[in-house]
Amino acid sequence: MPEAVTHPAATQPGLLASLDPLLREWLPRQRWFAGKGRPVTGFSLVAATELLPPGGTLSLLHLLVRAHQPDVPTQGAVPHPGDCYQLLIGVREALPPRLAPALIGHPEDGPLAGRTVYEALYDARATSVLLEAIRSRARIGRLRFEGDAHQTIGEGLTPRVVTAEQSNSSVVYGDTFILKLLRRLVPGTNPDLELPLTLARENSPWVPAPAGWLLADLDGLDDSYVLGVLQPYLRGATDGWELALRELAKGEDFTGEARALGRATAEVHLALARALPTVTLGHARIRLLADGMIERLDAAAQAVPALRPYAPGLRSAFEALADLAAEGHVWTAQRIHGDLHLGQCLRSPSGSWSLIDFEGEPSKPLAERRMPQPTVRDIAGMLRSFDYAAHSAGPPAADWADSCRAAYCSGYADVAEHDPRTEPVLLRAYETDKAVYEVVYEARHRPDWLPVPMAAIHRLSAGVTP
Ligand SMILES: Nc1ncnc2c1ncn2[C@@H]1O[C@H](COP(=O)(O)OP(=O)(O)O)[C@@H](O)[C@H]1O
Ligand SMILES: O=P(O)(O)O[C@H]1O[C@H](CO)[C@@H](O[C@H]2O[C@H](CO)[C@@H](O)[C@H](O)[C@H]2O)[C@H](O)[C@H]1O
Repeated sequence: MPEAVTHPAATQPGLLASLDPLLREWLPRQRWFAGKGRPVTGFSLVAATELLPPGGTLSLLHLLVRAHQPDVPTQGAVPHPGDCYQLLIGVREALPPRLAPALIGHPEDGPLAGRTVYEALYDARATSVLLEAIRSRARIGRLRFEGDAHQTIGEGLTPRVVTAEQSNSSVVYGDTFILKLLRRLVPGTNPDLELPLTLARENSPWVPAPAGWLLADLDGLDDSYVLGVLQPYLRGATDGWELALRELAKGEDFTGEARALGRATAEVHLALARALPTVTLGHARIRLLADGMIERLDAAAQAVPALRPYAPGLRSAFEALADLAAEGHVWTAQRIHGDLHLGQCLRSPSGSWSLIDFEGEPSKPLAERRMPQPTVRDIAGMLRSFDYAAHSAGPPAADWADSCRAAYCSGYADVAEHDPRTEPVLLRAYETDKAVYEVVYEARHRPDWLPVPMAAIHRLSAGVTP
């Protein structure tokens, strides 16, 4: 590992200015950029670390930058400081043709003037540096690379970037490990590392156990930023979304897999409930939960006008939940996955299912994502996903979705000894909350998909489960 130098903003005044015009153009085009639709007016440097120093054919910069977007909603009187993003920037004289798609641009002035700057995740020489740093438990400037003592990471595993659409970015090493680099960073315990580590300690076979991770320790912050997690790569696995669409296209039954997914979800919930605190939710807390759902609905209706006519019907799902709590109903809350859908479930060639991506809904504050919640939230996510699949592959396949949803709940009940369908008010509230989230997500990221959650909104607002 070459000796690394950390450049705090003060010692590299020209670095960010040199990149600024290029990043303003490049960053908003990235799928993982969370501030879409609002102009980026500038950047400030949170941390810069040279992972490969200048001098060779390639130099490698690890940057944490804050993107300024003045029209981000303020939190009370405090202006939003702008989101912090993790960037891995390669710098070369010229790009070899294989790296052409990774080009960010050519800075015109400053320390990088005349060089070629690019997204280094596409460059195997660059991403090898990250794995090597985890292997050697390196500390490079403010970056801390750590690993699980019980897992061996081989030398020289060939990296390749994952090109699938993602909220973050991943690199696979020799079909043995996969490193997920988180893009929008928030300080504090990140559930994407916390929950898989917890489940590994519980010997849960349902989640790939973290083999390594990287953190940034920044001045003035008690908490580190989790920057990435390395997990065993499930070779030959297919995600539940792909599998469901494939079976739908062939007109094949998916209820066996849906049942197995229900069982896997319940196993993970039981392990999390054993390992981490659970709480009882009475009237006051359910009222708060319902109010949160109503607030999200109001914000969503502001952002997506198509939701407005449905708002009263949707709101009634949340009020019905609060009413039930007012009558004395209580529920248990515990740590859950937080953003469960078919794409987060991987089926190995052997037929076993694993759950991945415990980050929770990336747009929610970390503290909220780490709060104990009713398990029905994950269940609702999966039920929505069967509905999504049924609406995404040609004419809506309502029967297919219904049978998968029923099989999933039965599978869940086999293990948890509790069938989610016995609590229809709770289920409807959570499905509604999820569908509202999806409307905002699709409007922001994939407007062509908006009709899928809107179809569910239509039914849920009329009190019919999709
Ligand atoms: N352990 C793994 N084995 C095989 N593929 C994986 C593994 N973890 C993630 N993937 C693949 O990488 C993709 C992105 O991972 P995910 O954790 O969902 O990232 P994001 O938060 O960016 O969406 C997944 O859809 C899956 O196809
Ligand atoms: O990037 P993540 O996987 O963390 O999750 C976000 O993106 C998902 C889409 O990629 C989105 O999921 C929605 O679309 C899926 C089909 O592509 C569908 O299976 C899900 O049920 C639906 O919610 C997810 O909501 C979002 O957080």
